[in-house]
Amino acid sequence: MADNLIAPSILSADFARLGEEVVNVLNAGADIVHFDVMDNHFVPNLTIGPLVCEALRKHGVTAPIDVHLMVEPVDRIIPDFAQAGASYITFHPEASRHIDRSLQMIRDLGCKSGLVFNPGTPLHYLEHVLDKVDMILLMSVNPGFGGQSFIPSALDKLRQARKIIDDSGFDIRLEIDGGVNVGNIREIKEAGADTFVAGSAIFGKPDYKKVIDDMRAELANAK
Ligand SMILES: O=C(CO)[C@@H](O)[C@H](O)COP(=O)(O)O
Ligand SMILES: [Fe+2]
Repeated sequence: MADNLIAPSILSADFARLGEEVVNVLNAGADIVHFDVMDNHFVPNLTIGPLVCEALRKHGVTAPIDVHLMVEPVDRIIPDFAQAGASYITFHPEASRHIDRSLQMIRDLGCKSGLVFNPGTPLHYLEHVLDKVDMILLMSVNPGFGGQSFIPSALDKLRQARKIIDDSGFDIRLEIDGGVNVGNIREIKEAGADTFVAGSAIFGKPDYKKVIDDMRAELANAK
């Protein structure tokens, strides 16, 4: 399986000092930047858009930016994020009328593509598009807010998604998002995840490096 990636969700960062926060968390050992985009329509919250992604690039951020779109529709905003420097662009299948077209659009624009599954959304959306997916993102909370508790049924879903990926032979990352912390990251890894989003668990503590180091120690002990 691919290397473990730790992806702090900047939703829990101090937005008044966002550039500094992103630099600090990367210097603390994070691998990629998880960028939550909410439209107050697909989810009941409103966050940040392509201008902020572009501003992070102008600020000197070179790490991959993992854009999690919680907007509907998705096709209109995908090119703007590609232009703004996104590395991954993932979206929820319910938010696109034509998921094959949206996935292809993301790749055609030079980004890595992904589908996101809410806790109640079945994995069957993957059936005919696995060859167009670089990332499967499983939500372990209902989307819209940071700081929620991990929903345990996500572990079984991770095992199912891991099997789908391994059986497919494609190179697809398996990301988990919601309620991830030092105390549960090991069993999440053991269920099949290789990319770990954590917002409040990292930005809610004063020492980002300690949290990330503790997470890596737990991952190293996973079976
Ligand atoms: O996409 C989302 C929420 O919709 C997430 O990326 C959260 O921002 C994760 O935050 P924590 O649960 O880790 O605090
Ligand atoms: Fe997210």
